[in-house]
Amino acid sequence: MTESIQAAYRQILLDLGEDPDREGLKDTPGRAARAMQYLTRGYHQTLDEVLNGAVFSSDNDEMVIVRNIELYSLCEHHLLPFIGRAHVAYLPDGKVIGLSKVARIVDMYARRLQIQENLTRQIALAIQEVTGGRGVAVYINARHMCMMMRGVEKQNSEMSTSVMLGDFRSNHKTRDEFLQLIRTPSAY
Ligand SMILES: Nc1nc2c(ncn2[C@@H]2O[C@H](COP(=O)(O)OP(=O)(O)OP(=O)(O)O)[C@@H](O)[C@H]2O)c(=O)[nH]1
Ligand SMILES: [Zn+2]
Repeated sequence: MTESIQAAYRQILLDLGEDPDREGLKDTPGRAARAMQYLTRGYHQTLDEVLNGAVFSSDNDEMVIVRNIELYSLCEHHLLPFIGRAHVAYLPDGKVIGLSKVARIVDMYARRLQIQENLTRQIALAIQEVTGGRGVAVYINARHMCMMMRGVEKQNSEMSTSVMLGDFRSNHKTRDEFLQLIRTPSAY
């Protein structure tokens, strides 16, 4: 697959009026192909692989929250990056998942071509599936290069999206606790 992506990048360079054989560009189609495959590697991952069995029984039924998970994704409209942070919470019901797996699940969906709304929902549904918890909340705040480097060229606008499932959706106190916790300054 790398080779056909590489050939496509070579053609793009030609169409842009560049010389793909000049010294600075001669390895660029290959590099760009490898980079693009890395940035979309989430297509080749599955929830099972990412979770790697890291599910543990626990009596703790209080909210688990992982804040400030940085994410890098590509917008599916322009293939330009959007960069931000995800905050993920769930209410366990007899089991918890490995802490790092929350971030790995964020990455698995971020490393695809996305719009932020769908990314947020896919993460929430995946966390719900693997935890079987009483509720899941995902909040993402991001900046879109397609809105900064081109187009409307707004440098300071941020997009916020959230998805609330289960108790986070039906119980406004739970939802408010989550929204308040993600705004609390870090203790570190
Ligand atoms: N809802 C949503 N829109 C996005 C996201 N990423 C990019 N977009 C928008 O997708 C839209 C595509 O609009 P089009 O009019 O088809 O494309 P365009 O001519 O390049 O649009 P401009 O960016 O306004 O120049 C733009 O408004 C982008 O801002 C996202 O994650 N969520
Ligand atoms: Zn875009």
